[in-house]
Order: sequence, then C-alpha cells, then structure tokens
Amino acid sequence: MSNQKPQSENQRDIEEGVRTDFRNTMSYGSYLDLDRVLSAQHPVSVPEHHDEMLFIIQHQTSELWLKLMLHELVEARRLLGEDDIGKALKCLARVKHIQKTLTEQWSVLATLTPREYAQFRGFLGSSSGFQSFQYRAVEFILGNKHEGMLKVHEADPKAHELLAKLLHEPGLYDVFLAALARRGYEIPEEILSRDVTKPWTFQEALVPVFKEIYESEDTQWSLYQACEDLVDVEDNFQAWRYRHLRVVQRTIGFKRGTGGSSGVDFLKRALDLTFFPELFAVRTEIGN
Ligand code: HEM
Ligand SMILES: N[C@@H](CC(=O)c1ccccc1NC=O)C(=O)O
Repeated sequence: MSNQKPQSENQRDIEEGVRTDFRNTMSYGSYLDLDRVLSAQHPVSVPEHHDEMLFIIQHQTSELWLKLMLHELVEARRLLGEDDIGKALKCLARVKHIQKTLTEQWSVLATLTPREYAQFRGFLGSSSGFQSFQYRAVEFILGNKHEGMLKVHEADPKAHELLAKLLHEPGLYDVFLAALARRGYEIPEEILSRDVTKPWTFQEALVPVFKEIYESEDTQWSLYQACEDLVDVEDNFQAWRYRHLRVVQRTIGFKRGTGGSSGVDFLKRALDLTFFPELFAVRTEIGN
C-alpha cells in the first residue's frame, strides 16, 4: 500500500512481478498471432475511403464469430449423437450468445451513410456476403441445405470441401431426431433415413412427438430445453437476417446486389425459411 503512487497522480504503478521481457517467451501478441490478424485489413478504394475500414472490420469480426458458431454447432451435433444432451445444451447456450453479439453488431455498420458507402461500393466489384462459406456452413448444419450453393465456392477448394462435407452429413436437427428415436419416441423411419443433402421440409408426424415432450417438461426437462434452445437459435438467426435486410435497405435502398441478386427483395425471401418448422407448429397444439 505505502509504496504506491498517491491517488492524486491518477496513474497505476506496474507491480514488480509484471512481466515485460518477451524476447524468449510467449506473449499476448504471439499467442493470438496478432501480427497476421491486424495486418489483414486491406482497403481497396483509391484514394482510400475512411469508412472502408469499418466495412472490412465489421465483416472480419462477423466471420470470426461465425467460425466459433460453426465450431460449437459441430460439437453440439457430435454430443447429441452420443446422447449427451446436457453438454450439447452448453454448446447451444454459447451459440445463442454469439448470435446476439452478431445481431447487435449491426448497429456499428448502420452508422455508415448511403453516400459514404456509395463512395467506395464500386471498388468491391462482384464480391458479396452471399459468398461467405462460413455463413453457408452454418445454414447447412442448421438444415437449410442447398446443393446449388456449392458452385459459388468452386474457386476455393477448402471452402468447397467443407460445404460438400456438411451437405452430405446429417444436420443438427437430424441428429437430434435420431437421439429422440433412441429414447423411444416414434420418429418415422423415412424421416430418420431421409436424403440429408436436401433441405429440411415440414413433417407433420413430428408434431405429436414434440407435443409429448412439451407436455412432459417435468420429467423430460433436458429434451424440452433442447427444443426451446433450437427455437431460440432459429429466432436469433431470423433476427440477424432481418437486421441485415434493414441495414442493406438503409444503405443501398433497392439497388441490385454486388453478388448479382435483386438485393433487398432477395434477402426478404430468406425470412420465409425455417429450420425447425415442427417446433413452431407444435405451439398451435399446446393447451393447458
Ligand atoms: C452495407 C453493408 C451491406 C450491404 C449493402 C449488403 C448487401 C447484401 C446484398 C444486396 C446481398 C444479396 C446478395 C447480393 O446480390 O450481393 C447480401 C447477402 C449477404 N450478406 Fe450482405 N450486405 C452488407 C453487409 C453484410 C455484412 C456485415 C455481413 C456479415 C457477414 C453480410 C453477410 C451477407 C450474407 C451472409 C449474405 C447472403 C445471405 C443469404 O444467402 O440469404 N452482409 N448482402
Ligand atoms: N452485396 C453488397 C456488398 C457487400 O455488402 C459486400 C461486399 C464485399 C464483401 C462483403 C459484403 N457484404 C455483404 O454482402 C452490395 O450489394 O453492396
């Protein structure tokens, strides 16, 4: 206490034990490979537009969070495959927080005015978020499979390989339904052996299964919780899509997208997609 600077100096002493020499030991920057991360921002506008840095960092941070989200979803799927519902729920809880962060982050980009964006948009060429392989990977594992999307990634073998793998593997929901079948719930065989490369479509036969789970929340708490987590994940995903749509609308209005789509109208149609339709349908059936 006594040999510390007085409060009036308003500066904290560096304690004696604090390490300062990193010539031969691991440091913060070397562990995180910050040299590479922080030298990966390359504005393409000429002369360089001040706001392009915001645009780049918004996308790069989104891609980092998408990377973690996929990592957690793959693990949640593995754990469900091993009937470890409790640990899978832990992963899904993290996924939900990542989604919230991704959605809140739109407010930073919303500070970009239409004119600022128009001043460097031309330099982006035909690049577009539509080409984000990690976003597509997350959509695939959540069940929105689309073989045609692979074509976009033909020039990037690693991305193509990842997406092809996820396309052919069962999604999170497929694996969850198989876990329910192992616990004795009546999941029709056609559903369990479906062609997983196709997008999930509404299956009426699952509604009574979920009704049973929702009506036995006292004894089937973890299954009930898993269902509710999936509903949260879908809700959060839609919230991200909606914020994207609104930010796009306020920055480019109804211009066509750099990726070649109609723009806002194309994005609007994604709001009609659903990952877990039976979990929403069951709500119509629930009484007291
Ligand atoms: C001013 C900012 C942005 C504008 C004007 C914009 C615009 C668009 C447009 C018009 C599309 C449709 C495809 C096309 O024709 O290009 C699109 C798709 C997409 N964008 Fe953005 N975007 C913006 C920011 C972002 C950010 C920050 C991300 C985060 C990663 C992102 C991710 C995506 C994704 C994943 C798609 C594909 C969506 C789907 O398949 O439904 N965008 N964007
Ligand atoms: N599609 C956007 C361009 C765009 O937003 C973008 C361009 C390059 C890299 C990522 C992008 N983000 C999302 O689509 C546009 O039409 O303005």
